[in-house]
Amino acid sequence: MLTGMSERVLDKADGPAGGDPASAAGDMVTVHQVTRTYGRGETAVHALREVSFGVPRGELVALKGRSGSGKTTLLNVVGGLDRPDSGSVRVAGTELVGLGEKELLDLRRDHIGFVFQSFGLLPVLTAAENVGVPLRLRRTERGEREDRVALLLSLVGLEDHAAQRPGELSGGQQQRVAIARALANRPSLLLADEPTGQLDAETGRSVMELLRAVVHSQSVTALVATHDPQLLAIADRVLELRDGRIVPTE
Ligand SMILES: Nc1ncnc2c1ncn2[C@@H]1O[C@H](COP(=O)(O)OP(=O)(O)OP(=O)(O)O)[C@@H](O)[C@H]1O
Repeated sequence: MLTGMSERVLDKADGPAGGDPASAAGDMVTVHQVTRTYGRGETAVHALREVSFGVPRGELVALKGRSGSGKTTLLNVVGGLDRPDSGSVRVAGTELVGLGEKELLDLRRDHIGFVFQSFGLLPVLTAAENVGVPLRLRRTERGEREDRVALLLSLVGLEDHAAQRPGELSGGQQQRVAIARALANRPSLLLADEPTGQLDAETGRSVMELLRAVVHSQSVTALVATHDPQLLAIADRVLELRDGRIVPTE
């Protein structure tokens, strides 16, 4: 069982790095009155309208909503990849609004792991090399890097596939590599955009269960956009976006 496996492989000492900038009891993500509009005038698209919510530390929160409801925009704003027109976004205790590009880059590198629908793996690298990319970028020493990569591949159940390239792996296995890579720098926050969107229902479910196991075993917080109804049950809580607004879920 994945939960058991991840608990065995990663102990408490393997939690988020870089200190603990937010209070233990506080939210990992706090979004307040965030608005994001693309274009202007009659053709303006209001992707986010005065969105406010918190993501409690250590929880897996699913973000649901129809196509075009603003999920990706919200993930991009929380991940510092896009800037809101107004409002406040705090991640791990840091206000993102007003940060420069270099500071946003540092925050992403130190605190945030991204998982995308399309996996985003480098096709010429092996699974192990893909997982090691963020560690190379940080100039992590080779021995430490190899140990960490082995640990992460084991966490996602791919220890026997380390030498295979993405083209030699199934979709579910590729997404597991992408999750391992997103965890390489011990992020405190995982942001995932339709991580099961390209997978069949059964594989998608197992990837989602892996995400949940990772969240619980490593004290990572996750915000996951999905419109797959059967996956929402796995989340600790569900937020719904409709036309750029958070609406109450039933
Ligand atoms: N760069 C952009 N320029 C103009 N409009 C944009 C841009 N990015 C997003 N939008 C618009 O903002 C709205 C929200 O888009 P967003 O991608 O956040 O929705 P989504 O809920 O993630 O949809 P999907 O489930 O299809 O990925 C849409 O109407 C979209 O067309």
